[in-house]
Amino acid sequence: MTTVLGCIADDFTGATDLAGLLARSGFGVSLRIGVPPQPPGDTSAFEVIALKIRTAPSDRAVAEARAARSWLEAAGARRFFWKYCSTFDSTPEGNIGPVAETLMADLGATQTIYCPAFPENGRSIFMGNLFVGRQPLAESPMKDHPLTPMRDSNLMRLLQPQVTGSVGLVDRLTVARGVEAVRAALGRLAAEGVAHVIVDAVADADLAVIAEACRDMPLLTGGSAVAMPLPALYAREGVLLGEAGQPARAALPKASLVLSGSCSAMTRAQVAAHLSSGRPGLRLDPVTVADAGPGAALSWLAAQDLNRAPIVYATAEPDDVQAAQAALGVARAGEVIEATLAALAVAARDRGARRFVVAGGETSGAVTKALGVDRLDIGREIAPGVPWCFCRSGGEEIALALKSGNFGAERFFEDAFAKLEQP
Ligand SMILES: Nc1ncnc2c1ncn2[C@@H]1O[C@H](COP(=O)(O)OP(=O)(O)O)[C@@H](O)[C@H]1O
Ligand SMILES: O=C(O)[C@@H](O)C(=O)COP(=O)(O)O
Repeated sequence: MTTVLGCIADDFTGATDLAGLLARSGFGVSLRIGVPPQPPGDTSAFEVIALKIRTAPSDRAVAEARAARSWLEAAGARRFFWKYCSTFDSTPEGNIGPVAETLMADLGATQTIYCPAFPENGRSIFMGNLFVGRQPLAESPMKDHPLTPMRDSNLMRLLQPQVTGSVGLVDRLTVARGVEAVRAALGRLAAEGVAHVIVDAVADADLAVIAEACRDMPLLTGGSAVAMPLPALYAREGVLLGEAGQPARAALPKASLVLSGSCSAMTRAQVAAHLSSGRPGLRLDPVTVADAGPGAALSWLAAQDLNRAPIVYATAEPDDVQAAQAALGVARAGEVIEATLAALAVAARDRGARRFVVAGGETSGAVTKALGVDRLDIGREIAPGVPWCFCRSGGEEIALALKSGNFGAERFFEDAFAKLEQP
């Protein structure tokens, strides 16, 4: 099928989040891990390419996003979506702005919107300021993120240094007045030469207005939620035909593994809940692993009953993260953990594990790459923005849930396995 919307996600959990929300429509969604080396063949109406560029140097991020855009264009896409985190995670250099600006230039777009709001998960934007629940972004636990600490809540201030064009705002008062008011405000900003427009949204109804007002832009950017209304809008236009629905799947063996490299407040609570429900667990210390390698963790795993869904985690409190980073450097601390969790995933698969839950976007990227996964089919949602995904790894069918650090309720890991058991 010709691809109607080509999506590029800056990390793997972000990609499954977006794919899951688009799949709520019932239309076909495919998720590719990285830009496929072969030209498009069997494609879906919605194609999502998962990259791992959130913290990459800008020139690499831009090059990968461009390659993804070319592949999606070859699949037939004429409209594109650039998906980044609902907490606008980026380094001071980017990559949200540089990628958006490059895609705009390539597509001949003179204006795009930036809307990371995700009301179901408590992300809202008011007067250009991003909130996580009731807290401004910079006062939320995101201020302590190991790789992208967010210390400003104002999206205009965060975006302006990342782009060469000027940044403007369509505020909530305008969005509340509806589709035509948003279009008129965007038109006024365009006449003033404003290319990059933050758009406020505090509820799903706002996102419906924004999606409708902006659906003809060659490029939209945001979190997953602003893309959610698009399938229904395209169907109404007649550019999207047929229905997909989820294929029935044979039950997979129960052998499971939970891997957590996220240090977010929500993941910390989820790891604690999994351990307190009696699951076997191993904590990884970055400094020890950097010195001694993954051998001890691999031996521990080899002794576990995988039917009990053991967990291996590096998840730690902010002070412990800072201590590890002081000893090893930020990048190396992250890399040793990602490499160890990835090696454990492969070892578990080779011992028969077929169900994996991975917490953390960077962590999910490392694990998925090590498992050699290139395409994921989207299954049931466990929590808003976290679907089960099905794919092949080492010749076997496996189920993967890639959980954004911040998503899911406290019992997420139990919820995930229970969801696979539902008829
Ligand atoms: N104890 C720790 N000390 C330092 N870095 C850590 C620790 N545990 C995990 N990390 C690293 O922190 C990063 C967390 O990012 P990510 O996996 O994207 O999680 P999130 O989804 O919460 O952003 C990863 O690179 C991970 O390897
Ligand atoms: O938009 C979101 O919040 C998520 O889809 C996302 O991007 C998750 O990133 P991580 O928190 O790094 O998992």
